[in-house]
Amino acid sequence: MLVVGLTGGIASGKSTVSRLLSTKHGLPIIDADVLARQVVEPGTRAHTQIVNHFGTSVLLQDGSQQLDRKKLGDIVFKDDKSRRVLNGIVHPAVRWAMLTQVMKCWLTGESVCILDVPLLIEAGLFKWVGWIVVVYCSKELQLQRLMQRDNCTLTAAQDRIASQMPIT
Ligand SMILES: CC(C)(COP(=O)(O)OP(=O)(O)OC[C@H]1O[C@@H](n2cnc3c(N)ncnc32)[C@H](O)[C@@H]1O)[C@@H](O)C(=O)NCCC(=O)NCCS
Ligand SMILES: Nc1ncnc2c1ncn2[C@@H]1O[C@H](COP(=O)(O)OP(=O)(O)OP(=O)(O)O)[C@@H](O)[C@H]1O
Repeated sequence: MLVVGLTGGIASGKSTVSRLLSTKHGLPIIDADVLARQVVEPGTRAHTQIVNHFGTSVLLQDGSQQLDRKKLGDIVFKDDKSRRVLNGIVHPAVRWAMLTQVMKCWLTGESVCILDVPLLIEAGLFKWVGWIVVVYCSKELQLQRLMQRDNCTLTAAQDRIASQMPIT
């Protein structure tokens, strides 16, 4: 089975490309952002570790125990040290979940599977894949897409972009 890593900067268009690969070509997509949400659901080990480190103020105040992603994002995209701590908690759990999904594709006889991973290079997951496809757009377009999609300020968008490896 050929494992293809699909990567690129935030809001450059990865999910749009993977949607096309899924709907037009029927390829199985393993989406790291989706897995990264599942592994921090209340009751998981990663959820407990996040609350132990960042405190209960990063939980929604509605009693659901779900993470307040906006609040956690505001902390970690401004501060490298906090982001490294969060990555150290979430990434190992995502890797296991991803491995399970890859095994499922293999067991069901797929010939290709796509790993949609924003941090494919930073997190070392490029070692798992046979091919790497990079989705790229200009810096100006990336900023514009990010602010529009996430309805965020220029500073917040710049912080997120700066937290990732530069594309060139
Ligand atoms: C900080 C969190 C709670 C913010 O959640 P939010 O819903 O606002 O963003 P979401 O998870 O949808 O991510 C949107 C995009 O942000 C970028 N991004 C997310 N986490 C990171 C990170 N640790 N470093 C750099 N970029 C990141 C990616 O391009 C991603 O596609 C969340 O991003 C998170 O838990 N990040 C750590 C896990 C991670 O690295 N996820 C990326 C894929 S493994
Ligand atoms: N070719 C395109 N033309 C116009 N808009 C696009 C194009 N590709 C993506 N977009 C828009 O840009 C925004 C970001 O795209 P998308 O969500 O696919 O990025 P991403 O790389 O998956 O981001 P993330 O790293 O956050 O997961 C979306 O609102 C999407 O609709």
